[in-house]
Amino acid sequence: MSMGAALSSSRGVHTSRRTHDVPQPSAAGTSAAAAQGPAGQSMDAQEVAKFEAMASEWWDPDGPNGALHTMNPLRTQFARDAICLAHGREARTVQPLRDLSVLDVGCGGGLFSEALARLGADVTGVDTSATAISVAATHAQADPAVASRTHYQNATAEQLQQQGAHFDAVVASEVIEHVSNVPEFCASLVALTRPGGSIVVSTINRTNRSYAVAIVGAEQIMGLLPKGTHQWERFITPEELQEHIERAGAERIGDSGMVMNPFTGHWTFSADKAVNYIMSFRKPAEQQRNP
Ligand SMILES: C[S@@+](CC[C@H](N)C(=O)[O-])C[C@H]1O[C@@H](n2cnc3c(N)ncnc32)[C@H](O)[C@@H]1O
Ligand SMILES: [Mg+2]
Repeated sequence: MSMGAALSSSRGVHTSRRTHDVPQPSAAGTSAAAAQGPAGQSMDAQEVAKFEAMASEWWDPDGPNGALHTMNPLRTQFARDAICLAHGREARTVQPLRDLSVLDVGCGGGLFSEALARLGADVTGVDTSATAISVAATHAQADPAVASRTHYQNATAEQLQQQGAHFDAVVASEVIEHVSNVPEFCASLVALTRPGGSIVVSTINRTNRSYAVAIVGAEQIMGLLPKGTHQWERFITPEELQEHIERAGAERIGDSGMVMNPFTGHWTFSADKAVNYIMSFRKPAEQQRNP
């Protein structure tokens, strides 16, 4: 089956009430063969194949996605604060994102989606990897509260956009460096955000240090990631990311570097954005028309 077929033939895995407006629920596919063929413009078949190959290890904190596990609390805190700021919410409450719809683009096995659902958000996770979507949907079942607030689809952002979906917030964490068409991908993130809503993107900067840390250090020396996970040329600078998103119609709210101690695996916010960073944006509210 082609990726296009896999994406368009998916079925709903959750039927729980949605607070966002996705016209056609769809679902988890399972075929690794789904990595071929065209679909949304941002999809790169080679990148999809890479993630299909490691998909069964999403929830292993000692596996190839270990750095995403250790990064999760920090990026969740950043997203919580950015979304609360855009929506006039108090961040330090039990469920600050209660009933807000959040789209997690390139959700993988659902690590970030589940963390956001625990903050009360109604999360839709989409990914080009059918296996990752299947893993995410299965893992969510372990916690009924998470299961009721997560909805997974084997799809691209562009496909949701074509369906006319809109969300209060859109997040894409560690995905943009794997897409084939960065401007189109950014335009979709903004188009999928309701006016007044927020966008959070985390990724890796393109610097000499990111080559040393993310490619040589993490892949070749420490083995934290499988070799070939990243291509340095595809990394994107904060300035480029900001330009693409602003061109699509949202404005930057804030950003931060995120630095991992490679020996403890502990992540902290930092002014240093030379390697990992996270950035938030707000789509302006619609202007009132004069009568
Ligand atoms: C490094 S993983 C990050 C997963 C998740 N966001 C996290 O941080 O836990 C990148 C994910 O993006 C997905 N992906 C790559 N290109 C994509 C695209 N164009 N649209 C949607 N998902 C994509 C991959 O299948 C993979 O699951
Ligand atoms: Mg990456």
